[in-house]
Amino acid sequence: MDKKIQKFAFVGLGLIGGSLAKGIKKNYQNTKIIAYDTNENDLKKALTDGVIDEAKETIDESFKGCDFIFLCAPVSVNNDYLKALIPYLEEKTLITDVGSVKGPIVELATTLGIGGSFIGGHPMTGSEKSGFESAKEHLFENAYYILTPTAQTPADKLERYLTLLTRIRALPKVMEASEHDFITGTISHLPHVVAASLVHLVEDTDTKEQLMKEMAAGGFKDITRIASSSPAMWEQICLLNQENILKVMTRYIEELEKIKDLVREADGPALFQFFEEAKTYRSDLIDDKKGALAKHYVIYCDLSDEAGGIASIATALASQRINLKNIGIVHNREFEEGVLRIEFYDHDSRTAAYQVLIEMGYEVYER
Ligand SMILES: NC(=O)C1=CN([C@@H]2O[C@H](COP(=O)(O)OP(=O)(O)OC[C@H]3O[C@@H](n4cnc5c(N)ncnc54)[C@H](O)[C@@H]3O)[C@@H](O)[C@H]2O)C=CC1
Ligand SMILES: O=C(O)C(=O)Cc1ccc(O)cc1
Repeated sequence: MDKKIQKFAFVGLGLIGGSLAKGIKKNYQNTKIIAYDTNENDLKKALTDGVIDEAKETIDESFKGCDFIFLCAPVSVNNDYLKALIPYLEEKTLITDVGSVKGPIVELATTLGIGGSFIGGHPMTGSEKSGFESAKEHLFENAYYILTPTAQTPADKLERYLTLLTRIRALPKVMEASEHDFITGTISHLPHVVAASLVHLVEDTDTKEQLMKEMAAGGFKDITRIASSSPAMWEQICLLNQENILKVMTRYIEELEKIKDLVREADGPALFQFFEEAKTYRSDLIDDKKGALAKHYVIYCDLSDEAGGIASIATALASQRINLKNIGIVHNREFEEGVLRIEFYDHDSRTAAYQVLIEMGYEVYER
């Protein structure tokens, strides 16, 4: 149970900001959430839905006293707000962003002298949709959420952020901003460039009757889904992560040249090997339990100081034939008395365990 009210502020309440606000409202008991967005209709909707407590028309004094400030607008806009919010930052305030490129904003925070208040953030999940209406409280569940602290970020702020991510069921990963930008340049930014260029290729080479467009099959649709993403967002990402994207595009063009040679030479065995190696690696991506697509079936349960708390929970679940994969106490500042993290093998076990623990009178964080 959270005893103290925590204050959260959002600048930008679209797909990512809205999902974070929903996830926080759902998973924290005592919160005050304020938000500013240029889209007044979305703010009204968030207020009506109970996702936020106050809609703000400007950035002003009401942003004082925050525990967390999330910058969730387009990346270049976030940079402007980082500066605008400086007068309202307090000792305890942790200000972060959700942008897809991390180097520039981490550098900016340092240059502005607020490195001790800032941690870069990037949820490795989202969709081709945008806006508050597409926001989902579950968006971050089982998804990597990368944190890029500055050289001045204090350990307690990082720990507080990690706790928040655990509460919204994200999988936190801390790394250098430069490493982040190289990795996302390869696994996220290049694929968006490739998807969009494939769409252009088909549009430009289609027949007069547009038969390609009409007949485009599942494979083409799968690989180009992300070409429906916001053009403004991807324009900014390409401008900000230019160096990494150029590097990896050069490498990718070499890869295409290689397969082009194999096709030209009609080298069957080499072509087979090319596709087989890709298939094996792609399968690993899905099967690897640490992979981005892996599911974790976890619930969290408040434990009082009573002795034998874990044992009585484990016994109650076992008596209902619910198998546990993992069980252990998570200690941190927010879960002052410790919270029990229980992992299951599947969704049904998690749902059944949730019911059992609620009936036993425990405070449980899971649907
Ligand atoms: N879309 C995705 O899948 C992911 C996006 N991101 C990052 O999240 C950030 C936000 O992206 P989304 O939520 O997808 O976009 P979005 O378009 O859904 O939301 C952006 C919000 O910012 C507001 N906004 C725009 N200009 C503003 C301004 N000057 N002042 C105040 N509010 C303003 C918009 O009204 C909108 O509500 C971007 O920086 C993006 O790089 C990160 C991970 C995934
Ligand atoms: O829709 C998808 O699959 C995405 O790839 C979404 C996405 C877009 C931008 C990011 O920085 C992270 C994730």
